[in-house]
Amino acid sequence: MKTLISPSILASDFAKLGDEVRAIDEAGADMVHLDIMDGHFVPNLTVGPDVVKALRPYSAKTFDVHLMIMPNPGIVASFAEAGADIISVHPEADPNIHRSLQNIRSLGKKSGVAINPGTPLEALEPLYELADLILVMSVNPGFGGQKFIPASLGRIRSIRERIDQLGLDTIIEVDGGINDETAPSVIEAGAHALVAGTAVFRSPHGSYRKAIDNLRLSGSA
Ligand SMILES: O=C(CO)[C@H](O)[C@H](O)COP(=O)(O)O
Repeated sequence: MKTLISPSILASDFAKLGDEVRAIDEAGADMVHLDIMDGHFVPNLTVGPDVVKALRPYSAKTFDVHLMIMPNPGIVASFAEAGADIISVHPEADPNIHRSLQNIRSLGKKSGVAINPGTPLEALEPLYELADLILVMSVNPGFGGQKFIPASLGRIRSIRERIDQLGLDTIIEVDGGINDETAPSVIEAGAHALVAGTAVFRSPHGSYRKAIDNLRLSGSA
């Protein structure tokens, strides 16, 4: 299976978000990654469902929405209505995550569980059957441009083994510090999808297409 690339618009030019979403779509991105922060669960603020809705016409690709908020049912429904295709929630932020994942699926969307670098993998055990995607944070969430945490590789490997053992086809997506240097080992460890902000929008390769192609192919070298 080809590695899916989900550029995070957190690193894009916020003054022209629509154009940026269209540009990564035309450059071959598989998904558009939207980081939703409310200044509580993580120490940063970004955008809400109205902005997701406003961006929806700029790409027909999968809108991969990462909620770094406490996800009450109303707000999850707002993101679903706004055009999210995948909605990922954090067990660390949600005492009712089991219900939230069921809720996301009942809205006809793909459900994701996002886990922070310090969260024991046991937190995933009751959730595997309810998750279409597991988003492994390889930095502490809140900001782009951070350094990849090497211990993430062992975590990705363990999650991949567990998914294979359970016979599931859950997508493993990895987010944080992904670039040409880190992508190969992340893919080798078992990731199916890579989120990349800085490595796409501030790429040294000079074009979004080259940046995306490089990340995608880096695991097959
Ligand atoms: O979720 C995030 C931060 O919370 C971002 O998606 C992530 O950090 C991507 O940024 P970069 O590729 O620059 O590391």
